[in-house]
Amino acid sequence: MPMLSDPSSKYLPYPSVPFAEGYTRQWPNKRTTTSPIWLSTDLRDGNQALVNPMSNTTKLELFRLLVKIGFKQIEVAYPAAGETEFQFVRDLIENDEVPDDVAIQIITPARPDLITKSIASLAGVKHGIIHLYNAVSPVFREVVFRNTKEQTIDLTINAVKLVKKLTEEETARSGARFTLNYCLETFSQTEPEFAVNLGNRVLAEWGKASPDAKVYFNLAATVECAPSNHYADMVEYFSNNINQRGSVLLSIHPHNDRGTGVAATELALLAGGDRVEGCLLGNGERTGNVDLITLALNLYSQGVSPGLDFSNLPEIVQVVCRCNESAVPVRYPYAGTLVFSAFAGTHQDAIKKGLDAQAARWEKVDITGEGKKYWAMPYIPIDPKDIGYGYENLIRVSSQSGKAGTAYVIKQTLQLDLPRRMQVSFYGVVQNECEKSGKEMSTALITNAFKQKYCLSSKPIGRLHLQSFDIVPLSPSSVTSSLESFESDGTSTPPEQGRDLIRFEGHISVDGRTRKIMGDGKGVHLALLDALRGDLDLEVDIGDSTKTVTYLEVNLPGSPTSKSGAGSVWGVGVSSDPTTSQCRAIISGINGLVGDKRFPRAKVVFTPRRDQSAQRSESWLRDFTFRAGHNVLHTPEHERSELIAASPI
Ligand SMILES: CC(=O)SCCNC(=O)CCNC(=O)[C@H](O)C(C)(C)COP(=O)(O)OP(=O)(O)OC[C@H]1O[C@@H](n2cnc3c(N)ncnc32)[C@H](O)[C@@H]1OP(=O)(O)O
Ligand SMILES: CC(C)C(=O)C(=O)O
Repeated sequence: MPMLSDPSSKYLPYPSVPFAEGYTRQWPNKRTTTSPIWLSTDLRDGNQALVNPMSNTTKLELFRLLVKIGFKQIEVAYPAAGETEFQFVRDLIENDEVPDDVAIQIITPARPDLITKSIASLAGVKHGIIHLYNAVSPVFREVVFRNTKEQTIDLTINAVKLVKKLTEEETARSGARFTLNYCLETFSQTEPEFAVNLGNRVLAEWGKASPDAKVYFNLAATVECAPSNHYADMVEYFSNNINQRGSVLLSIHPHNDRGTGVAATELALLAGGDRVEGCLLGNGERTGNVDLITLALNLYSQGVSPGLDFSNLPEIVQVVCRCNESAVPVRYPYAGTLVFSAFAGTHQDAIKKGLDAQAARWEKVDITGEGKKYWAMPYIPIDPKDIGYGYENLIRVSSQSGKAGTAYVIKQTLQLDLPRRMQVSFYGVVQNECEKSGKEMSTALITNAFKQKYCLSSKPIGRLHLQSFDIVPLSPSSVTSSLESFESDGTSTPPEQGRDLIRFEGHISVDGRTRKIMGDGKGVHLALLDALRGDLDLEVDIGDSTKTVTYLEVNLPGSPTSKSGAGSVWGVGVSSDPTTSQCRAIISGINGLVGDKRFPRAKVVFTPRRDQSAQRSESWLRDFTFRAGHNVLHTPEHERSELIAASPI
C-alpha cells in the first residue's frame, strides 16, 4: 500500500483514559525532586534482545558493573529459559556475588511449571523479587491466550497463589525475603478499568501487602504505541484507583518504539511512578528499553541526585558495548563521542565566552565564600567533567567554525590569548585549509598552522630566520627612555630623542643562506627594521605610534588561578621601547604589591597578559615570567631587588 494512503482506515488512535468528569490531571503540575528506585534489566530484557545473548561470564562482568554503579535492584535472569540462565542465578547466590543491600529479580511467565522452576533458582537468596508477568491487553487476551477477561484474571490469580506458596516455603526454609512484582504486560494498551480491577484482585490474593512489604505493579509500555502524555494518564489513573496505595509501589517499564521512552518515563514518574525498569544505553527489544543513563543524568542535570554513579561514563559505555556487542551512535545523549564537541562557529563563540564567564563567577564564589558554583553554560547542559569527559574536545574546528573556536584551540595548546584582530586574521588561514581539505582541522593541525604562519620555531620555517643577534649601545648606556611621557590613554607618541641609539647586529638566514645584517635605531625594533631595510632591501613601516604594552598579573599565591583578575594585582607598562615597557610594568606591579597585606612574603609570580581589546597599533610581547625572590617586597635591607627572568612560555 502506498505510504500516502489514508492511515485512519488502518491505524486506531489511542483511547482516552476514563478520568471522572471535571478531573484535573495532577502530573502536568508536578516536578520530580527525588530519584526513583532503579531496576536494571540489562541481564534479562536487554539480554533477550541481543543477537548473541551474553555468556554467563559476560553477564557476571555486567552484573558487577551494575553493582558498582549503585543499582540496588537487578533483574538477573529468565531462569525458566534454560539451564544456562538458571545456573547464572545459582552462581550469583552460591558464590556470594550479591551484596546484602542488593535485591535480585527473576522473571517468570504465569505458567505453573515455569514459576516453580524460576523460584527454585532463588534458593538461599537474601532478597528476591519475583517478576510475574502475563499480557493483559485485548489483542493479547484474544489472539495469544484466547482468554476472556475473567479467564485472564483466573490465570493471574492462580499464578499469584503459586508464587505465594512457593516463596513462603522458601522463606520458611532459608529466611529469604521475597517481593512480588506483578507485571501487567501491555498495560499501556489495556483498558484502564480492567487493569485496576486485575491489580486489586492480585492485591487481595497476595493478602499481605503493607507499607513495609509493598506489592510492586509493573506497568509496562511493552510496545510504545501512544504519546507520552497518554502513558502518564494511564499511570495516574492506576495510581488513583488501585487499593491500598500506601502498600503498593508503581513500577514503570517503558519501551522506546516511538523514540519517546525517556519522555514517557519522566511523565509517568510525575504521574505516580516510584520505580523504573530499563537498560543502560537503552538496549532491549526492538528500539530498546528506556535508557537508564539518560534518565539518571537528566535528573542529575536538574540538581537531583540519581544515586547512580556515572562519573566515569566513557568506561561504562565501553564495557556495556563490549558485553552487548553493540555500538553507541556518536550523537547519543550523554554517551556519544561527539556530544560534547561543537563544530559550529557561533556555538564555539558562546561556549568560549561561557567558560570564561563561568571561571570568573566561580572564582568570585571562592574568594567571597558567597553564592554557589552553579553551571550555566551555553549549549552544554551538563558539566562534561562530572561524567568523566574533559574539555579538550569541546571545540573542534571545521569549515563551519569561526575565529573563536580557533582561538580557543590556540589558548588550550599554546596558552596564547590571541588579540581579537589576530584571531580574525589567523582564522582566515585555518578556514582556507578546511575548505581545501573539506575535513576537520585537528588540534595538532591548527597548532602547527599557527607555528608555521608566525614562524614560532627554533628551526627555520619562513624564508627568513633570525639566527642570532647582539645589541650594541651607540650612545652612553643609560635608561633614559623612561623620560618618554605616557598619558593616561596611552596614545601619545614618544619623543624619539628621549631614547638611546643602539645597533642591531645579527645573522639571518634567507632561503637557507646566512646573511649578516646590521642597523641602527632608537630602540631594538627600529634598529632591526633599519637592518632589514639596509641589508635586505626590505621596507617595513610599523608606524610611529607603535607601542609595546606589557601587562603583568601578579597572582596571589594560594588564591585560585586568577582569570577575572579578582585574586591578583596588576602592573602595566606602555612604551614605544619594549624594554622600557617591561620595566615599567614590573615597577607598576610592585607598586601595587607594596603594603598589600594579602600578599605573602616570598615568591611572587608575574604572568604577563597581553591586551586583547586595544585598537591601537601595537606590537605584542611574547609571554614571559618573572619571579621575585629574597622577600624583596618586605625587607628594606634588600634594596637591590633580584628579579630573575625565568624561561619564556
Ligand atoms: C515482554 C517480555 O519481554 S516477556 C519476556 C520474554 N522473554 C522470553 O521469552 C525469553 C525466554 N523464553 C523462553 O525461553 C521460552 O519462550 C519459554 C521457556 C519461556 C517457553 O517456551 P515454550 O514452552 O517452548 O513456549 P513458547 O516460547 O512457544 O511460548 C508460548 C506459550 O507460552 C504462553 N505464554 C506466553 N506468555 C505467557 C505468560 N506471560 N504467562 C503464561 N503463559 C504465557 C503462550 O500463550 C504460549 O502458550 P501455547 O503454547 O499454549 O499457545
Ligand atoms: C514482561 C515485561 C516487563 C516486559 O518485558 C515488557 O512488557 O516489555
